[in-house]
Amino acid sequence: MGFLEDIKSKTLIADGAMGTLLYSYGIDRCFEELNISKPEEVRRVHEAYVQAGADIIQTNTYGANFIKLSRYGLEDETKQINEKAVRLARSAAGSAYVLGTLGGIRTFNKNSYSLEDIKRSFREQLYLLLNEQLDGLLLETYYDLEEAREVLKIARKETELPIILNVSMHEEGVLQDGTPLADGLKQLASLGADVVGINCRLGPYHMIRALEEVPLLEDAYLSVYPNSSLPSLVEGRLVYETDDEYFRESAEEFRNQGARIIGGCCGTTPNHIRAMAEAVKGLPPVTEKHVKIRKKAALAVQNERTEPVLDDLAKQKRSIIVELDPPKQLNFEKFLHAAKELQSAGIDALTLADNSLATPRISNVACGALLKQRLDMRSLIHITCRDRNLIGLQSHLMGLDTLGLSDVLAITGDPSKIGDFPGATSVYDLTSFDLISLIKQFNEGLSYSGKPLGKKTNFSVAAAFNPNVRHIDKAVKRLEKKIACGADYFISQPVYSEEQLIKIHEETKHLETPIYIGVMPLTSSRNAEFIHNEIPGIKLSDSIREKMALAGNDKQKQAEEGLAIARSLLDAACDLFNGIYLITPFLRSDLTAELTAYIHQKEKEKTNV
Ligand SMILES: Cc1cc2nc3c(=O)[nH]c(=O)nc-3n(C[C@H](O)[C@H](O)[C@H](O)COP(=O)(O)OP(=O)(O)OC[C@H]3O[C@@H](n4cnc5c(N)ncnc54)[C@H](O)[C@@H]3O)c2cc1C
Ligand code: MET
Ligand SMILES: [Zn+2]
Repeated sequence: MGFLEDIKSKTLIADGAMGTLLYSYGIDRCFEELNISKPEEVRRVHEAYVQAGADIIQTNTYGANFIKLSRYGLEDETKQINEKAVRLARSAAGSAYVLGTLGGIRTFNKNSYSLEDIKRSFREQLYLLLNEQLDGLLLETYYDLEEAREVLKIARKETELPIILNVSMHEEGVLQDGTPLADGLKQLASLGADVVGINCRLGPYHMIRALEEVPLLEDAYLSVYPNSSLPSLVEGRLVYETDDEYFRESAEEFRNQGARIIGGCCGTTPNHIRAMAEAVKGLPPVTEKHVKIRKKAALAVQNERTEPVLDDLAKQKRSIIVELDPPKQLNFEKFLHAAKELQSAGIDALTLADNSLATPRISNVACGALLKQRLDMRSLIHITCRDRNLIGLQSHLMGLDTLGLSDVLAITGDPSKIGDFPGATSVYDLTSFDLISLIKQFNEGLSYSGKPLGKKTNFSVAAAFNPNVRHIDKAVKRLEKKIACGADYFISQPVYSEEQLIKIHEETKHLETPIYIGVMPLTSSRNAEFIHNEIPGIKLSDSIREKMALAGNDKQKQAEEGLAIARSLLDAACDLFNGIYLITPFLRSDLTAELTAYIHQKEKEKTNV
């Protein structure tokens, strides 16, 4: 009789943590490798759980897959580690059932591993486990519902053994992609899991509250494997607080919520399992329950925008945005002066880079907020994925909304290694595509996880366009993908030839999303040579380089020549694009102010004609 037969009439107790228990013994390496090097330690843990009253134990194979073992250079041991794990568990189990465990790979970041890689790695471990003598499979700690669905489909196709699938909640009652827990579990049951439930990350309190919203399912039983508590960091080590009595009471609650298999995850010990076994083991399961309905958040209200968004501006008329780098030193007044000059010249917005070239500058948010306060000036805030993790990015967006800075540019960010602190971490939790989608989700009033923000933000989102690549069609494909993610308009890197401007126009004219095309005045022959030779993808025409060289060392002449070249580029650019993005070199706002005036003059002449 398998455990599925047992749970028709009674509540079963499963084991608790393997990894954190071994860790608490002072073992701090690949836990699954211990199946080979220290089998007696692993067996000791299994035996302790069986003695504590576990009806079901799991193999020490949570991370025994290609992807996770290769982090330790142990991928060639995958077969031996899995085989050994099942045999060890079996030798310790007595009459307890043995489940082969396969752990989820993705945490919050879908980009960390492709589904194809995950499926390949899962399949290999699955075949190895199925070759051994098991009573069922335990697929656990799935944060990503998509991953859970895909691996479950594989497992269901390959075996008739009972399958338990436990997801890990992002927060109480909600999965990472915002799916309510009850809906996620229903999906997994319909894909053939025999038992569905939750494990890890949260302790009993949140798990009980989450289960209150989950009905008893017709086609699957429920399971729950809570963590013992939230961990704390003590002298550099993660420590879980433990209280067996609390688990005794919690077990009764789990049973009342319909759980038929109750075990433990990180931080739990044989003592927790014993307490739970004493409380509920063998009790008949509940067959009816009252399901709580989660209150929907009140409908969020959108911020009013008092000025036209930059994408609309560029669709309708000539529009000029100008980049001015926030200062590298604590000298805001000079920057303010330059901003004023550009405001007087009649630009539509100032764009503020986010530590461009991976070099620290006064925060562009601080600059943007002060410009708004002191000059009533509109800023467009660049946001890179380099400097902030998923927590920081969301907090940043909430801050921007609170300050009323709703024009943003979502970008990857130059890698740290090219900047002033080459050893600093580049975060890249999100790609530029993800960041665009995240901001658009904020506009729906939802955080990354789908949690209500209490209000819809009103961001207008620009994305970067790098046309200075060998295959412009590939760059255009990226634009299309960015549009699909929600980009409202594009801002391009500077372009240095008329032919290139025409080519860009040809390749992008099918897009309805406006482009602010980049023009940056050259300041000297040296500056021109640097851009030509050292900035990836950018090539200046021979004639431009010659003209800059002919200006010699006279600063005035160089600036004049740089402006003349920029004017002629603008003549071509203005015929093809409404949106113009001027980049101010070295805080030389006199140059970009002059070019702004030139564009306005051209517009005037055009309307007079
Ligand atoms: C207008 C603008 C403003 C910028 N502002 C800042 C700033 O404030 N701070 C800062 O640090 N950086 C800034 N950058 C630099 C930017 O972060 C990087 O240059 C970035 O890699 C390009 O833009 P993205 O982030 O949208 O890249 P994505 O389009 O997301 O590209 C990401 C990665 O894919 C690669 N890639 C891009 N296009 C192709 C292609 N056609 N084929 C193959 N691979 C490709 C890139 O090399 C990059 O590594 C800015 C760039 C632009 C154009
Ligand atoms: N069940 C596994 C263990 O206890 C993993 C749990 S979630 C990280 O080691
Ligand atoms: Zn866990």
